[in-house]
Amino acid sequence: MDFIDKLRARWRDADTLLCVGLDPDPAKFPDRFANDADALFAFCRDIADATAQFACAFKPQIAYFAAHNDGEAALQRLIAHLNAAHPEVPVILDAKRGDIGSTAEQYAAEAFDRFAADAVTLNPYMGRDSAAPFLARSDRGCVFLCHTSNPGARDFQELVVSGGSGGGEPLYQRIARTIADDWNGGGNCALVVGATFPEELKAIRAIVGGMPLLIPGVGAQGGDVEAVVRNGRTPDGTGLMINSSRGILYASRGEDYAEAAADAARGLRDAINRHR
Ligand SMILES: O=C(O)c1cc(=O)[nH]c(=O)n1[C@@H]1O[C@H](COP(=O)(O)O)[C@@H](O)[C@H]1O
Repeated sequence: MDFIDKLRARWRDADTLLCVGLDPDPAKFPDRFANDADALFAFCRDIADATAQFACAFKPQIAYFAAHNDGEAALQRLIAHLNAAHPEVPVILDAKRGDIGSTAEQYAAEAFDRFAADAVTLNPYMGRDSAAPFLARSDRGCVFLCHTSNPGARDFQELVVSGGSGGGEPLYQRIARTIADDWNGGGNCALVVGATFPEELKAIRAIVGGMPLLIPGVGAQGGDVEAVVRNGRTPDGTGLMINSSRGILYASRGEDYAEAAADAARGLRDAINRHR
């Protein structure tokens, strides 16, 4: 099943818009992992197994693995575990790739063949040819940065460029329009929109129709769940993958870390659903 179909089936069957972010930081791990050489894998596996029932997607962030010797091998084993144990939950590799076409071919092979992810996050800054190797894999998802969650998102993404109905529009809206109207011929695109920018989320939803949106920035970054759901949902009450990483992963450092993560995931799933 392709990424978008898998995501839609998961929204429907599990009644959840929650994306569980897997950003393992050994400095924050529960004490029991102190001397565990396989801690990156084991911690994420335990969290994923405890939270899968509440998840519409998992999102491992590659930097948290690649920063460590043997970390990429741990990531590869983790995604293999997710695909085997929770095949109904799509995996988005958060790698924010983007480069000239020949290099992008290698990045596409990395995400989809080596790591076997269902989707990957991409930076659209280098333009259509940099995205082409990913777009061509129509069974896999291309999740493009549109308006990010960080304060510096304003530096470039809100600059007004020529175009739009009023003769000018912010760059993030141009990105949304270009991807919806042009790059999404294979029907495999989605966008990243930060939870910390709910008004911009509303504008993006109006431009892209039913396209799925990945929404990081609730929890640790302070985004408001109600505003996100109100401004970002589609008419059928779906359309969103609302990510939380630290708020779920580090709910407890004690022996109850997996249960605490499950409670945090259930709580956020329920909070999201209250506003759908
Ligand atoms: O692409 C992303 O996932 C992403 C885009 C963005 O604009 N902001 C953002 O925080 N992220 C990622 O989303 C996760 C947010 O983590 P928490 O703030 O701990 O929930 C991290 O993995 C970030 O790298």
